[in-house]
Amino acid sequence: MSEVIDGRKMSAEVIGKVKALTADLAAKGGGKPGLAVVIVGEDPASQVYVANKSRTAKECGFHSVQHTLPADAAEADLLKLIGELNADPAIHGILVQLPVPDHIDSGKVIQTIAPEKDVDGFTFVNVGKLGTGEAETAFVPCTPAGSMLLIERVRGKDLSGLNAVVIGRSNIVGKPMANLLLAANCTVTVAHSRTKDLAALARTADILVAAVGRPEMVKGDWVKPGATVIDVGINRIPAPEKSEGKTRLVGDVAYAGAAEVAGAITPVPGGVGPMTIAMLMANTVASAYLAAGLARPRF
Ligand SMILES: Nc1nc2c(c(=O)[nH]1)N[C@@H](CN(C=O)c1ccc(C(=O)N[C@@H](CCC(=O)O)C(=O)O)cc1)CN2
Ligand SMILES: [Mg+2]
Repeated sequence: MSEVIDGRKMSAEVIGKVKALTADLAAKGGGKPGLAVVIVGEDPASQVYVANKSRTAKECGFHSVQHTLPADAAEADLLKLIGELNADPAIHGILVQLPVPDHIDSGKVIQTIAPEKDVDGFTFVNVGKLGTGEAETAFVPCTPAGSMLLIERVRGKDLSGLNAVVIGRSNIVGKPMANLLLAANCTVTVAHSRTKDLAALARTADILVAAVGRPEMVKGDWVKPGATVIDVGINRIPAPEKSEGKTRLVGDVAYAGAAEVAGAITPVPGGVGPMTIAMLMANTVASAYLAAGLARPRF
């Protein structure tokens, strides 16, 4: 059986380091890191994530503010709020929880965030830095950044020459994940819904990242023996075995079968998910260090 990669433990370690850095920053006269979390509407999953982010920010010793806009808020009001947060010196990180309601242009909203406060790493400046080998000076999106820490924990920092297959090409996970693995000198293939013979391709992967949003799509016989499997999927599926109407959380990987073959694998829940919030805190404290003219802390 494979090693279970404990994302809760690793995220607690990252958060511990963020707390220490926050205390150090105050001692150096740099004040508190400030994080503004913006949510539009009442999507229940988004409400949970946003509450977790605000709570974790407070636990880290940050100045933490949450802005909740109604589902029918005008796009112009959201853009105005972002403009105010961009100009607020007490705020070092701004994030707009995704998805936003359909009448709002998420691309326009994201590109309104000042790149130096874009702790989600979604603005053109940060995406461009990552894509041109400048990841060191970029804010890297939290889920792929956290996935890289988990991969390094298992395989060490030298990933040079390993075959990596990323299933999924989203802007939030698949593409930045591929760029990070490329920057680490992996041979990277990005697969997606049009990829032919995905199972055979997946079997070439020393590092297999599943980020497609399709419950349990990656089967045990898609996994190369000894591979590191990173499951980014969070899918809620019916669980009639529990009782009528109940649901359970599964990843994009059929866990039991994959765990028999993999060298190491992330569970769902408790794998990549908790790292997303930890890396948001890491990016925010880094932003506050940069704003204070101090060297950027590394994770
Ligand atoms: N602005 C952003 N929006 C969204 C992002 C993001 O990084 N920035 N990512 C996702 C949602 N997300 C954070 O926002 C997120 C998803 C999941 C988890 C997590 O801890 N998952 C748990 C299980 C949670 C559950 O029980 O439902 C786990 O995997 O253990 C954290 C953050 C989309 N939007
Ligand atoms: Mg997407």
